[in-house]
Amino acid sequence: MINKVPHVVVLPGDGIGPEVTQAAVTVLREVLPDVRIEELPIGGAAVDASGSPFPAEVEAAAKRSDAVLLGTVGGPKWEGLPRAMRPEMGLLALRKSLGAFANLRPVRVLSGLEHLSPLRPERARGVDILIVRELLGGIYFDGGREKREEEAFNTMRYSKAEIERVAKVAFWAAQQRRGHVTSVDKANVLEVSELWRETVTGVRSAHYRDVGLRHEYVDSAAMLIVTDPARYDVIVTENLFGDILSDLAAVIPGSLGLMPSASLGDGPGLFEPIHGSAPDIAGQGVANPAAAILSAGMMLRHSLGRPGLANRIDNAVNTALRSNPTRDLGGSANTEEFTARVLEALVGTSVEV
Ligand SMILES: NC(=O)c1ccc[n+]([C@@H]2O[C@H](COP(=O)([O-])OP(=O)(O)OC[C@H]3O[C@@H](n4cnc5c(N)ncnc54)[C@H](O)[C@@H]3O)[C@@H](O)[C@H]2O)c1
Ligand SMILES: CC(C)[C@H](C(=O)O)[C@@H](O)C(=O)O
Ligand SMILES: [Mg+2]
Repeated sequence: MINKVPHVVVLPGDGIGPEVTQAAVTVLREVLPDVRIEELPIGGAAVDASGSPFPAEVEAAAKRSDAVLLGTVGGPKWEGLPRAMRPEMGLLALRKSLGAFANLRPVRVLSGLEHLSPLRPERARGVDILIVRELLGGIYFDGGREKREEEAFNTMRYSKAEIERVAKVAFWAAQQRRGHVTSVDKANVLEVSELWRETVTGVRSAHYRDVGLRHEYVDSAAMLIVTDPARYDVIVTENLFGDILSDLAAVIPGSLGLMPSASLGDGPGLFEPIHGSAPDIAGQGVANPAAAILSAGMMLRHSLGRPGLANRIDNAVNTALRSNPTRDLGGSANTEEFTARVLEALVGTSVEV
C-alpha cells in the first residue's frame, strides 16, 4: 500500500474518453477521497491545445505519477493529419515512454450476467480469461513508406528478451489464477512466431514448470475464443494479435464497454478501457463507463496497493449491470445514471476486503 497521497495523472483524451473518464474519476474519488488528480490533455485534445498528441509536460507528469488513467484517443477530426500528429501516435508514445510492455486485458462474465452476452448462456457463464498482450514491440513500431510513397511496409520484429519479459508476466499471472497459459502465434508461417514459440516454451521450462502451456495458431484461436472460451485461462500473444483478439473477446461479456486494461512494465502503470473514442455516440452521454471504472479498479489493484477497493468496485459495477445496463448492452441507463448506480452500490459495501 502506498502511504503517501497517491498521485494519479488523468488523461481523458477524445470522443467518449472524457465522458467515461469522468465516471471513473468520480468512482475513484469515492473509494479513495485523498487521491491527488492531475488532469491533462492527450491525443486530439492535446493536438488542438498545443500542436502535439503527447506534449512534453504530459510525459513528465505521467512519469512522476503513481499511475496514469487514460480515456480514449482519436476521431475523424484528426484522421487527415500527418502521422506524427495523429492522436493514436500520442498513445503509442505514452506506452513506450512508461515502458508499459505487458497489457493485461481481462475478459470476465461476472456471475449472473450471462444474459448480457450474445453467446448462449452455457458458453458465456463463468468465462474468466486474462489476455496478456505484448504492447511495445512487433509490427506497430517498425514501418514506413517508400518508392515515392507507392510502397509501404510494417515489420513484425521481436527480440528474445522482449518475448521473455512478457511471457514471464503471463506465467506469473497464471500462477495466481488457474495455472494455464495459451500462447497464440502464427508459427506455421512466420519466423517471428517461431522465435515467439521457442522462447515462451523456454521460459516455461526454465522457470514455470508448474504452469500448463499450450500453443495455438491465431486464426484458429480467433474461432475458439468465441466457440469455446472456457478452454482459456491466460492467453499471451504479440501486439497486433492481442489488439484484434481482445476486441473479438469483448463479444463474450457482451460489449467493448466492459473491457478494462492495465499496462505494466518499467514505470508507472497505465490504465485504460480497451475501446476507442466511439465517434458514433460521443457527446450524447450514453457511453458505457464500466470499462473505464473497472480500469480504475485495476489501477487500485496493480499500482496503488489497494486490492480490497478494487474488489468493491468490481462488485458495485456488477450490481449496476444487474439493475440497468447502458444501451450497448440492451439497457436504458445513460452514463450518468449508470455511474450513480455504481456509487450507490459502493456506499452499500463500505468494508474493504
Ligand atoms: N485506446 C484508444 O484510445 C483507442 C482504442 C481503439 C480505437 N481508438 C480510436 O477510436 C476511434 C474510433 O475507433 P472505432 O470506431 O474503430 O472503435 P471504437 O472502440 O471507438 O468503437 C467501436 C464500436 O463500439 C462502440 N463502443 C465503444 N466503446 C463503447 C462504450 N464504452 N460504450 C458504448 N459503446 C461503445 C462504439 O459506439 C462503436 O459502435 C478511432 O480514431 C480509433 O483510432 C482509440
Ligand atoms: C488506438 C490504438 C493505437 C490502440 C492499439 O492498437 O493499441 C487501440 O486499438 C487499443 O486497443 O488500445
Ligand atoms: Mg484496439
